[in-house]
Amino acid sequence: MALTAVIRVPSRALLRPWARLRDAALGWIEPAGGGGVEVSAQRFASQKVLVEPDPAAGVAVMKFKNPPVNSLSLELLTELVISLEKLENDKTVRGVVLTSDCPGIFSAGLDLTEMCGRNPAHYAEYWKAVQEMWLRLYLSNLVLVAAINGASPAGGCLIALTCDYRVMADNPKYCIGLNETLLGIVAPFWFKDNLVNTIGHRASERALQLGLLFPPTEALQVGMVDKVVPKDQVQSTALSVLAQWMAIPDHARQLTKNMMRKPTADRLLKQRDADIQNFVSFISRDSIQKSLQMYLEKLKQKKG
Ligand SMILES: CC/C=C\CCC/C=C/C(=O)SCCNC(=O)CCNC(=O)[C@H](O)C(C)(C)COP(=O)(O)OP(=O)(O)OC[C@H]1O[C@@H](n2cnc3c(N)ncnc32)[C@H](O)[C@@H]1OP(=O)(O)O
Repeated sequence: MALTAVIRVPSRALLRPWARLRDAALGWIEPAGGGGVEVSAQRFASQKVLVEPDPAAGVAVMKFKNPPVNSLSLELLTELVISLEKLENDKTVRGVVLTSDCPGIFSAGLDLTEMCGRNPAHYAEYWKAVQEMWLRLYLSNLVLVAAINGASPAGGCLIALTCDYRVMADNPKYCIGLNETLLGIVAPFWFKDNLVNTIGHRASERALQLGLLFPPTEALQVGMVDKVVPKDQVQSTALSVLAQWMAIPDHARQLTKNMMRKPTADRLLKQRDADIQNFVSFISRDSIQKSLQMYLEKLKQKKG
């Protein structure tokens, strides 16, 4: 991967490259001149997120690669944020297509194993990473187009909802939606806000309460996706849409996007710590842990 972003990082953290890269990606870096050292991010090859830049076109394709189902593990979330930050800082890139490298699955959503049987400190770290992923994507200056080439429940749907435009493959087996209630959990207010901003209040209320997973044609009808095309045209269509959006002057489009989205993002930014505490206490409840365990068991039994 030809990404060569240079990140200034505190030298103490060189002892822990993984934590250092995460800190840099999440913005926990010393200011320039603060005694850090410059390290090429290229040294740390990404494994869960593949980035294919096309500098001539000013675009990149970002592919999630966390088989079998692209669950959003802490590792994937961290790599996603790092990759996005590198692209934001790359002057040759103005737009990104987000898609999956796993056949038939865009993303299975948050990684249930990160939310089951762990300790509160882990839940807090994980939730902070989920928040960070959403904030970075939702407020990105880049044009983001989701090429939804597979199932996209819950957190997978959330990623698609952060994009400026969504193209979905026409396979009726691929469903998209915020199905949290089916797991006995509740979509956080910022998931809900992102959905309401996309499909409106009434449709969101119904979709969220019932945990609806929409097949492509229904997702199109309700406005959850913008275009449905045959599977082999998803990426090319997403790239064409990207080109249309990139015909608009960046500064005007970016200011407009920010004007539309900042109030929603600010709601979370103002209460990030409280939101983490809320998640940790909710997910730590015995009843919620039991529900999640049962759901995971059901997924496993489905095979046998
Ligand atoms: C206060 C706020 C509190 C809480 C807010 C929390 C918000 C939560 C958001 C979420 O995103 S929760 C996750 C919701 N995701 C789902 O419900 C999807 C579950 N998965 C599926 O429906 C299917 O796996 C599928 C994505 C449709 C793919 O089906 P397929 O038949 O292709 O695969 P299979 O089901 O056999 O799964 C393979 C393998 O992967 C494991 N798996 C699946 N999903 C997840 C996941 N989200 N996290 C972790 N692991 C997952 C599954 O158990 C299988 O494992 P195995 O090979 O060991 O059996």
